[in-house]
Amino acid sequence: MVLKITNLTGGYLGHPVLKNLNFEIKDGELVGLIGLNGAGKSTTIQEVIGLLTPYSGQIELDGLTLQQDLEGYRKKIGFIPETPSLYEELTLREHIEVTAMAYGIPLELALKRAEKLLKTFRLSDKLDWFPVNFSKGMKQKVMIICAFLTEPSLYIVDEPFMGLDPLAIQDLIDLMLEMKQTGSSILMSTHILSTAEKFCDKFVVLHEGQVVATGTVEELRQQFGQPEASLDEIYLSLTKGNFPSDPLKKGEEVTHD
Ligand SMILES: Nc1ncnc2c1ncn2[C@@H]1O[C@H](COP(=O)(O)OP(=O)(O)OP(=O)(O)O)[C@@H](O)[C@H]1O
Repeated sequence: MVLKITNLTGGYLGHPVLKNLNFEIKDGELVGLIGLNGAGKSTTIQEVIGLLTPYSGQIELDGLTLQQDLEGYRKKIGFIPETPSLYEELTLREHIEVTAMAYGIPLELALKRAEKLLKTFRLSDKLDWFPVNFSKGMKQKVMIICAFLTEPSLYIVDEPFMGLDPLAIQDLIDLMLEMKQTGSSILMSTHILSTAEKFCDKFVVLHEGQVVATGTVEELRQQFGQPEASLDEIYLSLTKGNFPSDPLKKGEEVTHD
């Protein structure tokens, strides 16, 4: 078990967006977090990385909660946000060094891991560049490199495909699959379902702050009563109010206002 979310109600001050969420990500699983705009994907991610505090419920990572050990919990997570945020005054090399320091990774080891990642994302000759010189996609690649060099238990990737070119998207997918093989787990929110369908092990479908279904594409097809449907078609049917008749939920009711 890597990530276990139990009865999580959470969100913003006076606005509990997430209602009684339950789902798990096991070792070596790549899970797609999907749902319409405003469904609560980013809010879920913010709860998991500790930027938001749950109203109630529990989030455990390798059996550890953030309350038990803030630093230990955070070091288990590599987070790649939707919008890259870099230190304007630091070069790419310094971003790698700061990441290594923050995660307690010996500098030599971090640079060795970074070397391969820099090559993959074609940034090896840009170690002395500042963020101002990078394009949006290049900034995102820096975030990816910094997250992957920490080799965490859990990668959290928010909308990874938006700013990346097709080559970089494939490189990121290959990297995620490689990390999966080593036992790391990945939670990825995305709207690019045709791509996600090909390589995610399972999906968590959020709707209005609730988990309305979880499972493999095949399981979702069964739950949504659409045996031949693509993930895109299942997702679109959500917009028409087609919810699974038998959601894979642990005892709680799904309400649709
Ligand atoms: N800072 C905030 N304060 C209050 N409410 C917020 C805040 N950020 C988001 N929300 C609300 O929380 C709900 C879920 O938003 P969230 O950003 O988690 O959705 P999402 O599934 O990530 O959507 P998208 O696909 O558009 O990124 C929405 O109703 C949104 O208005």
